[in-house]
Amino acid sequence: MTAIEVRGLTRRYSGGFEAVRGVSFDVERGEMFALLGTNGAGKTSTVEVVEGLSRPAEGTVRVLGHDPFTERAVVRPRVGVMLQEGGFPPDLTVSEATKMWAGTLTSPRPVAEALALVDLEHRASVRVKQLSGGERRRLDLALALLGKPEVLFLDEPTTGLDPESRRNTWELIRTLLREGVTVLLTTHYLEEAQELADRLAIMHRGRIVAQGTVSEVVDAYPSRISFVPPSGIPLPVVADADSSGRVTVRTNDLQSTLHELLAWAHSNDVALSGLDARSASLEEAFLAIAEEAA
Ligand SMILES: Nc1ncnc2c1ncn2[C@@H]1O[C@H](COP(=O)(O)OP(=O)(O)OP(=O)(O)O)[C@@H](O)[C@H]1O
Repeated sequence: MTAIEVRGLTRRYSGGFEAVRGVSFDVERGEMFALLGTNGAGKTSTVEVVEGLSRPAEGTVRVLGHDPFTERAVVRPRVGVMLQEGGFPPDLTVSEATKMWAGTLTSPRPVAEALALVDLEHRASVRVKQLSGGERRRLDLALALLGKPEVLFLDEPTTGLDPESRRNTWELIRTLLREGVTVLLTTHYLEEAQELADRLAIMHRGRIVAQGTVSEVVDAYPSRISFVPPSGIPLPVVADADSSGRVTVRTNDLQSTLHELLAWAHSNDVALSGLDARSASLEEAFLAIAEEAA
């Protein structure tokens, strides 16, 4: 079942600037969809409409089958939003801030449970202003999870987190996805999208310029094989050399090219030292797409 449906979404700011130009995508229940793009591509402008904070200039948005703007009262209790800046009274303690937020919800999780999800139970009596940047980010996530949302909006959820906290947050998000929560993620960490997203879209100047599963998006870009070649014999494939003497072969068929190279090395009894073979990363695909689109 479709949890989020966006069709032909256009958003204009006063003055007529079109920040979002005819964007369409679907997010199925229990799926994570990542919205990626360069600065100013229109991700936040899109997500704000899906969250029901603004009405689209053109197009339609459905969240759990409802219009999030005109039927906000029906949609809001079923979604959780993690904003970039939570904005809590800094003098409240972590547990007071969480209780205060819980007071606005119909059937919230217990405060201790929400804090335990993000490893903040031991910080319950600390004032919000005394939290580190990463702890504050985890508090924002705890608040987004307080209402047991069916749909979760995550805007840069791991910015400022140390590597261990980032892994823990990813693990928590994976657990939520397994439990059937639908997640719409915006992030600049391509590794995060590569790890977690079932499908993604890359935006550029208000339009979606690539969309699909991570491998659908990445497979369009060549894989690379690099090594230091043996001296004295010509290689069987076209390769670019760098100043260190290492060569790189680009291929759209990693398995066959690698097979050809290894068979050649074997029959000539030579070593391909420092051999490294890899598919394009999401980051390489992203940079290539952004460059093409520009
Ligand atoms: N309130 C506003 N009024 C006018 N223009 C705006 C407004 N908010 C955003 N914009 C413009 O709309 C475009 C898209 O902005 P948006 O914040 O949606 O991009 P983004 O993809 O989220 O970028 P970032 O990665 O930097 O957060 C930008 O050109 C921005 O300057």
